[in-house]
Amino acid sequence: MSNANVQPLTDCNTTSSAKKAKALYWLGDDLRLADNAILSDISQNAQQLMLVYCIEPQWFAKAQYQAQYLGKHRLKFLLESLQALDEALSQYGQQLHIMYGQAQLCLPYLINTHDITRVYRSDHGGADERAKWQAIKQQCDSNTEFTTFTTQTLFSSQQLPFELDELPPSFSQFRKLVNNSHFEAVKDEVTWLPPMVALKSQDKLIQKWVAYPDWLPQTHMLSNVFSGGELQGKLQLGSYFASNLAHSYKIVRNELAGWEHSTKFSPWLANGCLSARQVLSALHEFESQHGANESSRWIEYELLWREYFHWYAHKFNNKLFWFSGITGKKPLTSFYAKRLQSWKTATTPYPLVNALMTQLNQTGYMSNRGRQIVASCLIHELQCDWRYGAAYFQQQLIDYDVAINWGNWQYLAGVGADPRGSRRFNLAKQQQIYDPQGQFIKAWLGSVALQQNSIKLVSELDGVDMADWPC
Ligand SMILES: Cc1cc2nc3c(=O)[nH]c(=O)nc-3n(C[C@H](O)[C@H](O)[C@H](O)COP(=O)(O)OP(=O)(O)OC[C@H]3O[C@@H](n4cnc5c(N)ncnc54)[C@H](O)[C@@H]3O)c2cc1C
Repeated sequence: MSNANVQPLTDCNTTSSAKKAKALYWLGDDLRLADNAILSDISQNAQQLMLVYCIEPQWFAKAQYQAQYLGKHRLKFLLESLQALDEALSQYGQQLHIMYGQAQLCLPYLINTHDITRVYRSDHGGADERAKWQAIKQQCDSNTEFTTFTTQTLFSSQQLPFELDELPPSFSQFRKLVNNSHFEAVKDEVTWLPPMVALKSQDKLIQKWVAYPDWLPQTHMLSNVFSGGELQGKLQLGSYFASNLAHSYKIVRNELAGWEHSTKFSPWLANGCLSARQVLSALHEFESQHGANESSRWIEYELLWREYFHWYAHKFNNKLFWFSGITGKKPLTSFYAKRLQSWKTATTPYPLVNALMTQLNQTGYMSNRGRQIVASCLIHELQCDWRYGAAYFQQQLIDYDVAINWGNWQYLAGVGADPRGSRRFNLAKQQQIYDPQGQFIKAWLGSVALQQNSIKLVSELDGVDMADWPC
């Protein structure tokens, strides 16, 4: 894959009018100024601008599959990212308005009372996000233009070398097809943004930046190595490629612990503090200076997995959340409250799984291999419906991305894009390979737990009789 200087993205669902717009930009997973096609368009085609982000109360309520949409780690990273964007916008005389309410209720009010003529939004693969966009459109004046741009993926839908309906059923076919495709060059940060749309006195909801409303869970006590925001994302991007780590990525990427064993770009990518194109361009720059090898190429390979799952979500829409996934075959699993609870609370009979879940619960992050191990455990050892696991990840992961998360869970449950059917990991073998000395377990569960658990380990990993397991 290579990048090319092509025309601005054409993934816009409207034609732009000659008259400059009074614009509202509803932000989502695109919390950055650089490489942002929407801001580039706004700087050319709008005369006034209102930037809005909606924090929705139902994100904090218990939702489907016994999890809430947004847990404390995600919230911390999100608030940091929003605050960083607000600060960066102040240099342009702009402000990010945070609304606490449902987007489909707040935004039509703002659009209609402020005579907004054009509404911008990043094109999103999530079914809920798309439904909200439609609901907002329906409540607004028919003269208001609704414009979407691709900001999250490497390609726009028009740049894909096939129609979305023809997205290949497996990643390897997808990769072959896009291998020689060009992705658009990274856009510079805009140099100018239009002035703010003046607020009206009745805009109670948005009159001031409410940094921390009482009803939000307290997150400031959390210690977390990841800090949200575009600047922090750029720092991580810069520091990763300033080192030689990319040349050994493939060898160490499956390690369970260690900051340097993978890129750690995912939380910034998921919140849009970094774009996938920025990452790929930085990788290509690194390769042009220091040479490419199998490891550095593997980072591109993983970014293509990300790309694949994004278009997969676009294509399959609600099927992303179906028990039978995209295959129509129902797995032989069910809902077992106590098993699920033991998995979430890190009290299964499997010490490695418990250590990994403790890591997730305490930090909001887990390595890719760790995610595969705990997902396989929930599905194949505890025989639980995979959607409960996906929903718990949704709550916990600071890099939660609807397409990647649900796509990976489907894959492991055997109802997704895996031509080989489901993937069951032998937990004892995984522990032998990735934690032979028990150091990871010790780090997260303590040495006493390691000794106690390792006594249980041998017998229980050899064959837990699930009939004896409390349900
Ligand atoms: C069950 C399960 C759920 C997951 N949920 C998410 C999620 O919600 N959000 C998320 O970003 N990743 C998810 N992943 C993918 C992967 O685990 C993380 O992207 C990765 O661990 C993040 O760390 P990193 O940035 O250091 O990754 P690196 O190994 O450095 O990879 C670089 C980038 O490639 C992409 N990538 C890596 N692995 C995958 C993968 N398996 N599928 C798609 N893209 C990938 C990510 O954007 C990542 O940042 C999930 C994996 C599994 C098995």
